[in-house]
Amino acid sequence: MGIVEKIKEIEEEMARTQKNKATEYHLGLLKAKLARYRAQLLEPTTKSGGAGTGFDVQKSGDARVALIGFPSVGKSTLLSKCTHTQSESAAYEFTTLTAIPGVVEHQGARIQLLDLPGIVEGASQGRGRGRQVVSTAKTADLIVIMLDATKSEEQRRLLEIELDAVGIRLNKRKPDVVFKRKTTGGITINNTVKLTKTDERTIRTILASYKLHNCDVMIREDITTDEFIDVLIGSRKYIPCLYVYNKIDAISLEQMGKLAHEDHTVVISCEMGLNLDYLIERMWDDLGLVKVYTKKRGVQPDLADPVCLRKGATVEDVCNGIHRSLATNFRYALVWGKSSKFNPHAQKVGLNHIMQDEDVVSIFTK
Ligand SMILES: Nc1nc2c(ncn2[C@@H]2O[C@H](COP(=O)(O)OP(=O)(O)OP(=O)(O)O)[C@@H](O)[C@H]2O)c(=O)[nH]1
Ligand SMILES: [K+]
Ligand SMILES: [Mg+2]
Repeated sequence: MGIVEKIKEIEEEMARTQKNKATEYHLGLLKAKLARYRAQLLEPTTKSGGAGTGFDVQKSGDARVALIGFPSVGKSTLLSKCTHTQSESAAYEFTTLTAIPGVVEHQGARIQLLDLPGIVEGASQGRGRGRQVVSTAKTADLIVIMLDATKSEEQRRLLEIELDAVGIRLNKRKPDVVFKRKTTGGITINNTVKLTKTDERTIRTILASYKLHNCDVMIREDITTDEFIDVLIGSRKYIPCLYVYNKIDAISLEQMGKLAHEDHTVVISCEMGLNLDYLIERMWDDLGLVKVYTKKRGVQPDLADPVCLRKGATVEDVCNGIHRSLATNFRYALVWGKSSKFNPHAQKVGLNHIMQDEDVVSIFTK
């Protein structure tokens, strides 16, 4: 039996098994098994070349956004509208056959927008180009799941399943669990909060099924069994996601209002150019980008040319964003703005100081 069949068999057994306290443990075992097979499926194998490698497109700019969706939802139309790149769009499915990068310029940031071929159900299991598409999604800083507003709600869940199957976790934080392998000493499990969605017995069984007999586990939030498996597997990608419903020109106002109120959701019409600026704002927000203005002594800050950084970036990142030698010759920096406690006066800071959006910074070197 091949891995795909084995996976199917387990999935069927899980679907047959009622979810309750008595079956929780058995379901946990099945989940662990399932996760292992899925991981195997995605491992590179020299024989079949079935590795989950994405399209070979160079990353560029400050961040990458990947467009994921069923065929003909309007991915290419969006790329052509928001960037200077033209990607062919047409009324037939699978118009786009490869990854096409474009650049969205916003608030001094250059965001790479990646148009991708449409995917179908089963993409993660290696059907068609789908596997390559979902693997490329893993390289993104933000995933846009593009949906056709005129089609059924089902499409959204189907796409989530495909991304989940390759280890992508959408709009989730990494579970707060510290896992340490040891060579001796057995298993210690500690939790700082009460566990209501899994239990120690399930966790021990899962550890055993992964042949982990010596390790420390510190659980600091009320995790599920799946989340624990994610921690063990370790290669999960936690990526923010925006759900974008296109073609709102073809639905009623009432339907549109309903969609627009969902979490992490933006409604647009590429064809009519509706809400596209707002979509770009939202991408910027979800990417967690920060722009910082640099200022030379005695002159006003350069507001036209901000340095674009990731949330959590430090003065050192600012230095590296300007010139390689700056951090080595660094003496101190002056910061005005949100991250400076002594606003409006400048605060003198070191390389480790964390920058906030719209800070102004002057760097002084030796
Ligand atoms: N009504 C309406 N049609 C749209 C809109 N945006 C795109 N379309 C149409 O939808 C069809 C598919 O558009 P594409 O941009 O090729 O879609 P795609 O998602 O790139 O498709 P594939 O590359 O085949 O996966 C085209 O006929 C577009 O004209 C929109 O906002 N409203
Ligand atoms: K199309
Ligand atoms: Mg296309």
